Amino acid sequence: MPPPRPNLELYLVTDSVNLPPNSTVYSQVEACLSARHPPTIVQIREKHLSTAKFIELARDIYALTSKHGVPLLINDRVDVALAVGCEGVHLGWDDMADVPTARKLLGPEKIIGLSVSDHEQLEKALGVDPTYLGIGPVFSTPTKPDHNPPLGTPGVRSLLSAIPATMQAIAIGGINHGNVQRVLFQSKDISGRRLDGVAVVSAIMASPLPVGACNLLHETINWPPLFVPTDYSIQTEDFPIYRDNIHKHKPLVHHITNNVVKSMSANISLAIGASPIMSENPAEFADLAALPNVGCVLNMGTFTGGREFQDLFLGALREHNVRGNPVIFDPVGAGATSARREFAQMIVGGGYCTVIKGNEGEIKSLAGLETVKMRGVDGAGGEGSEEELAKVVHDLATLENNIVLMTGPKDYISNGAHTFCLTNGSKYQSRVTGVGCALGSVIAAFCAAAPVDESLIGPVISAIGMYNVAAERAEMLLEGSDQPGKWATVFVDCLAAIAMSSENLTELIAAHEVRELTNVGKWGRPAGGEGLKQGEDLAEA
Ligand SMILES: Nc1ncnc2c1ncn2[C@@H]1O[C@H](COP(=O)(O)OP(=O)(O)OP(=O)(O)O)[C@@H](O)[C@H]1O
Ligand SMILES: Cc1ncsc1CCO
Repeated sequence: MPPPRPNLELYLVTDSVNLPPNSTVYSQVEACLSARHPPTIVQIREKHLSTAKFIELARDIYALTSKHGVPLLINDRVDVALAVGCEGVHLGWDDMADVPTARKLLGPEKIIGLSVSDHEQLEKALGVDPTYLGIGPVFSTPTKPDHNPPLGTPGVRSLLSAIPATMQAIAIGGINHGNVQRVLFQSKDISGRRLDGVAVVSAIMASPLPVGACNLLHETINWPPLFVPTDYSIQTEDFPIYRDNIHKHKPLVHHITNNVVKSMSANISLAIGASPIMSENPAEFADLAALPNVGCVLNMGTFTGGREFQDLFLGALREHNVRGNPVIFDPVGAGATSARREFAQMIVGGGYCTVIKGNEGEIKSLAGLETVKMRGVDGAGGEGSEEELAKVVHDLATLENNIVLMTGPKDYISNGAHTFCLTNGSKYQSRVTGVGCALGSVIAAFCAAAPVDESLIGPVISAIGMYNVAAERAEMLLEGSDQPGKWATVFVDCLAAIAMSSENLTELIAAHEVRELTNVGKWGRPAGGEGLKQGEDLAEA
């Protein structure tokens, strides 16, 4: 008899804790099964019901799932699965029965799933031959507060690549429609091995619209990936529109940033017409993230470490990811110490960072290249060639499916499909602490003010361009005198003047060298493009 091979594409796991008002586990599952695209498999997970109540609930739900031809699994309780006669069980490592015992009790036709969260468990799991493996947690999730540390998509990929193609595998933990494509895309290994599905808990069970949640998840899973960068191009004539959007929408920038730059970041946000809020209270993250035109800056500059610091960053990342808000992550000092590098990698793996922004040492360190040793948080600029640096941002952006910005005397920006180099700016920017950090606020504001379906590379380049032009103007106003303190003040004034003026931002930015670098990383030697002419499409420059 061939082993069962269920369709695991959209795997619903029930949760009785975070239900919306006036609903039950039964009513949520019933609604889901009536969706145009119902879950392909359902697992009942109940940790606190008595056996009799559990069997009663499972029987009722089994009547529903069998009517719709959807397999039903029971979490942990082989006895409940036997009593109900449903299609199988899902087991963890601390559960009542192990896989061989469950197989003996249930027989060869039943589905037996097993959770794995590290390579050690995986090795043992492969020896007991379950029907499928559930890899997780991918992200930190409130439905299982005692879970292992999040694997991130690199962790899922690493486990998936060690699972034979004959064994099915899904991912679980904090997956919702906002991150599902990223999970599916980034967990693919180089051999093309991909997940057979994703398990979803709160994104459906806590939704007041479970039918819509199922249909949306199905569509998001099956649509061409949203962030796979294929034809993102930017139009330089849109630069002024991105600036106007700030005045129109007055974006809110939620900062979790370091103590050195809080005041500067708030003032720079105000100078460009955005609204800053410094909030490190997780109790208000969901409310902040739910506001319109919100961006988030996560800056780990004054890295205190510890569980609280980790929860702060992961909590904000989760709430902003759920709402699809842009998150700008600044891995300050990631090249200076291994604790910082590990923390930065954990954040990038623990959610979706729309833009990763750092200096050369930080970005290289995050990319796993330890060639630069930073002595502190300021950039170790000038070490790499243009080809090398462009390749680093291109490769990291491709891997993360996002935008990566490496700052320094030249800024390199890539979304994986297009890589740009901006050469404007002032030497004073590296002489006043926090100028790089505050650029994160400006980028967040430009991204949060952009239309939701907009590719964000244009707003990001506009933000950097405007910032650096203001830095140059401030330097010019010093007329050659060496006054970094004065420059910092004049810089904020120049930034406010450009942000609020009707000067043509395209002309201001494009008058400088903004180049698209072609063939980055393809043949090892990217060719520099021509200088940009006004109105020219950078993608074709
Ligand atoms: N020598 C320079 N010449 C021109 N522009 C520069 C120079 N150094 C930095 N910049 C600009 O300053 C901005 C911040 O970059 P930088 O690399 O200094 O950030 P950072 O190291 O994160 O700063 P910090 O940690 O002090 O906030 C970028 O927009 C970059 O273009
Ligand atoms: C100096 C310094 N140390 C930690 S954060 C910070 C500000 C610059 O990023």
